[in-house]
Amino acid sequence: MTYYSLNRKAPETTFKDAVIRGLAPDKGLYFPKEISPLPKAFFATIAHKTNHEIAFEAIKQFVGTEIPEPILKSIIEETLNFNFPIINLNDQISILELFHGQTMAFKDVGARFMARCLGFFNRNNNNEVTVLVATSGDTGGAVANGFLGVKGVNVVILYPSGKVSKIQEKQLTTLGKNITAIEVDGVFDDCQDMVKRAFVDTDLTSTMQLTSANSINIARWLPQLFYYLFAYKALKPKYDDIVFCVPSGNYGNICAGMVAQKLGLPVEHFVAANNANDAVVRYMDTKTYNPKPSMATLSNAMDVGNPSNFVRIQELYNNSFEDLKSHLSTFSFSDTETEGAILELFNAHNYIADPHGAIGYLGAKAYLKKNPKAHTVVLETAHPTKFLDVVKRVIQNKVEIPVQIRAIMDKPKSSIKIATYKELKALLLES
Ligand SMILES: Cc1ncc(COP(=O)(O)O)c(C=O)c1O
Ligand SMILES: N[C@@H](CCOP(=O)(O)O)C(=O)O
Repeated sequence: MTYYSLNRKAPETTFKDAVIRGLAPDKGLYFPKEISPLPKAFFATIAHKTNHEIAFEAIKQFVGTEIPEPILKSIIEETLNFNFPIINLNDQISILELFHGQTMAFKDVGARFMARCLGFFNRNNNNEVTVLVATSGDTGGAVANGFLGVKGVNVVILYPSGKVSKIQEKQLTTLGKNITAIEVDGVFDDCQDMVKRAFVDTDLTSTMQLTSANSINIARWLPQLFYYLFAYKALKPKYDDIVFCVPSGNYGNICAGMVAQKLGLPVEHFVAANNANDAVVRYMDTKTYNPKPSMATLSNAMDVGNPSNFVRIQELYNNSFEDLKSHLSTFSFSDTETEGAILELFNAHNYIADPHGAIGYLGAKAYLKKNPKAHTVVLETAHPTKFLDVVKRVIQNKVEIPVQIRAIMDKPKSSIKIATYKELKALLLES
């Protein structure tokens, strides 16, 4: 598979090179040159396939021949070593739980897949790769866990100081070894901008191999399309055309769902549900893209002012506003509405949602007002205990803490505080 830069000022390249680079030399995101639909028989027989078979069939065209098929199969088996259950609330709404992995957020799939691809590409190479990641909460923990101990890879995670939950912070600051956490005096967008700046800083790129483990990187972004196929497999006998409601921040997850649709997955519509960080919602209303600095909310992992994957979404719909509008509805919700949704899900359905899933649920309800016959699938993107303080306060009830979270709660935090790009650069150069 060939990839091109969405800034169209860099040479086309291979899967391997795009994964190793992360961002194209012209600062553009890489995008697949072709997306070939899977055979109709794939979808007709999906109920008889395992998740590993589905994932392999779906991803292999994007990887091409650069990872031999038996190795790609084992990467998929190691990546997808947990379940993706669907909880049916009623005839209009199901919840797809994506939080049963190692760090209890949907990022585990992309992080584990990318770590293994990079490990394979680096197998005979003595040069070290530095993976830079910006996180608003969950990517950092998933990447730290996924890359822990991977040979020849150093991971540097930038997160906005005081703007991630206590448990998220523990997940990215307590592992040590090849993982370094950097606490930035700023918001998520400052972290993401520093990472993007580092990739085109020749003082750095001439002395070290840098890559990204954000959804900028195709190996982190594309495996997220598996979730949509798994939901279809589970619901197909009952509901053929699904509306996916995706709590969205950097828009990588929903964009991967749109790639699944290009592969032939029957999808009736996509709903992007946002918190107060609503750049795309405003764009869909006004046709003007006017990103603003991110604001802190209860659904902190979605506190993204300028979603990096929005350019990929536009490309998927040929940069046509009308085409995009016919596939995507967007809504934004306040913290008060988020709390109301957590409470409603608990009282009416005995379901404990995290603030991100609660926003997805509100998106589903908003869409159902327009189209009550639809069946919506809400992507529940993180386990509620990752946001223990909020969830306990709202439902006024005990929340059971899973073993993955208990294991890190008392570990000491280790991070380096910085405020500027200059400090980041100095740290990277001396490492
Ligand atoms: C729990 C949770 N929900 C939703 C999102 C938003 O996903 P995306 O950035 O792919 O839009 C994130 C972060 O990315 C997250 O961690
Ligand atoms: N919500 C994310 C922000 C980064 O998103 P990514 O998918 O581009 O890595 C987070 O939790 O860090």
